[in-house]
Amino acid sequence: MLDTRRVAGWGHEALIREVELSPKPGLVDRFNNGAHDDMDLAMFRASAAAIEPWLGVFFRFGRSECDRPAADFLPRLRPQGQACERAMLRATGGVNTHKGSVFALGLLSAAAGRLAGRGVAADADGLCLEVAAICDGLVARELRDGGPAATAGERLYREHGLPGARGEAASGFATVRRHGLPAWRRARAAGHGEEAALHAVLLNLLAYNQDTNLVARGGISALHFVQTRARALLVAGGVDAADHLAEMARLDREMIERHISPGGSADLLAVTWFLSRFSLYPDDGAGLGSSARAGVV
Ligand SMILES: CC(C)(COP(=O)(O)OP(=O)(O)OC[C@H]1O[C@@H](n2cnc3c(N)ncnc32)[C@H](O[C@H]2O[C@H](COP(=O)(O)OP(=O)(O)OP(=O)(O)O)[C@@H](O)[C@H]2O)[C@@H]1O)[C@@H](O)C(=O)NCCC(=O)NCCS
Ligand SMILES: Nc1ncnc2[nH]cnc12
Repeated sequence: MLDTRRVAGWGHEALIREVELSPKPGLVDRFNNGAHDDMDLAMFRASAAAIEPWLGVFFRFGRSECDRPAADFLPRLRPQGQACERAMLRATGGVNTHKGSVFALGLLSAAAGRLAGRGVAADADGLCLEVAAICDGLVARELRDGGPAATAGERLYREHGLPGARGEAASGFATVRRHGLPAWRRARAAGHGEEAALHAVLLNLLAYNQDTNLVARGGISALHFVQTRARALLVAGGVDAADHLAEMARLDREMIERHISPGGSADLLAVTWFLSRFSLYPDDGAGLGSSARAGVV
């Protein structure tokens, strides 16, 4: 049965599997700290532990307000999301490890609660469409018509039209549904284990996600550099190429040299794994018992 413990546990596990996947170009992993001098693996583990209980709070809040119109829900959820951000910052000594993940997994946990409260089986698409309904109009309200840019994300929308985490959520995690989850399912159906499947997901996200973190540090050329390199690796066979891990390690070195980090793609990697738990597809290793496979309440 889908409940608070299961949703929060999957959210925490998603953050751990993301940070422990290695190598990850430009990102913190088990081998190095990527292009970061203020974050390491232990800090991400502490951050994930601080976030986990809040995912249960968001699920319960969504379930308790399951009949509130989606358009009215985000303003009531946001203060709790900001409290979770503060808990994350306390755990990291003020370093922003998972701001994007708090937003994405917070929305998905609350959406799971809303569907559970309505007695609706929660599959990946259903969750994503519920998040899209909750975030409807968010980009126009906060990025197009908002006041002066207070964050990198808001500035990059003005400069390049990149909607970042808000746009991804308002689209119902379209990048995850179009690129992340299909890559996961193809890799699992081909017999790859979870690690290789996550590498396939990451490569597809690097190739197609409009990651504002890359642009914030390296300008639009950094985004184009990463997308071009990732697409070339996909053409060369992706995780089926014999030298795939060596090529990922090479891209890692190149991104560290450029001091660029795809933090948004790391978040969507965690979101992809989280959503794979709600899959209706038995061959993708969702690891669920039949009764809970569709997230049946
Ligand atoms: C809605 C907000 C979260 C928007 O925040 P912001 O205005 O900052 O907008 P974005 O830049 O668009 O998003 C913030 C983070 O989201 C991740 N991200 C970036 N691009 C994408 C994308 N295309 N799709 C999905 N997610 C994306 C990214 O987060 C990750 O990277 C951060 C770590 O990397 P780092 O380079 O270290 O980042 P910095 O420390 O900022 O840079 P340096 O100084 O080190 O160089 C980490 O956050 C990762 O998660 C973006 O950073 C926010 O305004 C908001 O409302 N938050 C409140 C919570 C809430 O509303 N919750 C509701 C549900 S509970
Ligand atoms: N592993 C990671 N390294 C750097 N930034 C991140 N944001 C989310 N996960 C990350």
